[in-house]
Amino acid sequence: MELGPGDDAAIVRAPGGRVVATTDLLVEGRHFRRDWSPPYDIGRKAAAQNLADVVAMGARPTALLIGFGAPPGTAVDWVDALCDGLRDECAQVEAGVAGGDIVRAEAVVLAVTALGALDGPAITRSGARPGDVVAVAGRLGHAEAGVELLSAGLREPADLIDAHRRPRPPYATALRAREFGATAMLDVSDGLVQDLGHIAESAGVRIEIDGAAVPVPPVPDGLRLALTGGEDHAFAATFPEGAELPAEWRTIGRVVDGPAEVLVDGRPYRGGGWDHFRLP
Ligand SMILES: Nc1ncnc2c1ncn2[C@@H]1O[C@H](COP(=O)(O)OP(=O)(O)O)[C@@H](O)[C@H]1O
Ligand SMILES: Cc1ncc(C[n+]2csc(CCOP(=O)(O)OP(=O)(O)O)c2C)c(N)n1
Ligand SMILES: [Mg+2]
Ligand SMILES: [Mg+2]
Ligand SMILES: [Mg+2]
Repeated sequence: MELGPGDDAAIVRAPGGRVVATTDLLVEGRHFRRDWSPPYDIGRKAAAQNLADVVAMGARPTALLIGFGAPPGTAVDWVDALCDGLRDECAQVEAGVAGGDIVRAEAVVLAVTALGALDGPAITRSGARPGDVVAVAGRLGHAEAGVELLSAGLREPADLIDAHRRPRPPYATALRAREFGATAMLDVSDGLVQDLGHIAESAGVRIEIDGAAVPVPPVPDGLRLALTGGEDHAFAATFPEGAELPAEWRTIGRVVDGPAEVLVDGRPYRGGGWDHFRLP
């Protein structure tokens, strides 16, 4: 960062003159609950959700800008812990909080903008080609399992509850994807099948997933959660056939010619995935 918080705007260095920019909004009751998550974890999650989108472009995150709204009476300690979480998540990728804005609001809201630097071609959703393999790095379905447990009034198993509270996107290995020839990449926020659908649509390809190859959370309904659960911010990418994959990646399927759709074990997978405007 050339100039951090304190002036009218931050100045972010950009090799090659390109800055990657993305924004994701988090709303209390929708993305987190203050009785489910401590403020530190809400900060970690708000940063992670946005940093993952930068990394999924093949870019190195540099800075976050935070629009913050909170009800009157919100404790200063609560906000301090949230800021600690934002800062610590940024530290995972050597990024920093460059500035923000704070207003009174009916509920806690965090409008986060993440910036990143590209030192080569971006890895977009449209690059997948027939013959590529589909691979994932990171957890799938864990955060959703955590939400289901919390919704049922449970607080265990702790690792699943924590997965909802604090996603752990595998930034480092995703940042190596381009080196290994990745043709497309995204972070899984809304569910694996739904998000791979964005690659299928954007590249005009069909994606075939082998259900048995998909890593699942340790719950009875693991495959459903892995296919439809969002918010672990795993990375899904396509790589040329036969390419060696970076550490932690595993192959779960392939890209073929055909209509833009995602098949699981040979059948279109219907339903599931997060939709903000689905009626109850
Ligand atoms: N309200 C909006 N206005 C303009 N573009 C949007 C809006 N919402 C989403 N997009 C764009 O659509 C794409 C997908 O966004 P989104 O569904 O939030 O997925 P993700 O955060 O997982 O990448 C992004 O390129 C985003 O910039
Ligand atoms: C209280 C609560 N209920 C439900 C969820 C589950 N949930 C909320 S938003 C979401 C999808 C991801 O959020 P979104 O804003 O769509 O992120 P984006 O796809 O833009 O990265 C999920 C799975 C949650 N995190 N918290
Ligand atoms: Mg988004
Ligand atoms: Mg996102
Ligand atoms: Mg979404």
